[in-house]
Amino acid sequence: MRRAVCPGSFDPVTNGHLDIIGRASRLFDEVIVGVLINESKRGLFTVEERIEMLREVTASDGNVRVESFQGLLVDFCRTQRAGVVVRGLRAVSDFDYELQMAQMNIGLAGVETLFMPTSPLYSFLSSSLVKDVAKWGGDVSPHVPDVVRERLRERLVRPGS
Ligand SMILES: O=C(O)c1ccc2[nH]nc(Br)c2c1
Repeated sequence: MRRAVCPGSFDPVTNGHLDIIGRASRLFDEVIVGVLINESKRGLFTVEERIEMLREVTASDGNVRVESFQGLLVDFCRTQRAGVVVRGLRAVSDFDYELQMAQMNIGLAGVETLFMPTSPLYSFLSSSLVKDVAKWGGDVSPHVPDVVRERLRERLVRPGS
């Protein structure tokens, strides 16, 4: 069984993430979306909320599972018996960091990384940008699933802004 891990913060999941997850689910027998627990960084949504949203929007993909993890990605891959990490590349600027991590992960545990070019539709997207736009009442509906748009509205938009 060929498994891949799609790691990230997913605070919150965007349509760009979902594009990568969906494409990976068609390449592998199973895809495990790994939500990183980063105790040094307080996100807008809790890890549990991020997992809830991810599970809702990937429910129709029968071979996608969502879990959280802490620590080394290669350790999480080992526990999940996944030999491949899948990462989206939005622009050349993503590549430096991603290459560094990919080389480290091969060195640490022989875990390979599959880089997928993000769809041009989403190459400008990031969770941070979506949050910034939503905070000031901007329409993010083209960029996130409906459940995320609603959660952002509940969490961010100031009454009367
Ligand atoms: O939302 C982000 O911060 C973020 C970062 C890095 C990323 N690579 N591919 C995708 Br889709 C992606 C999204």
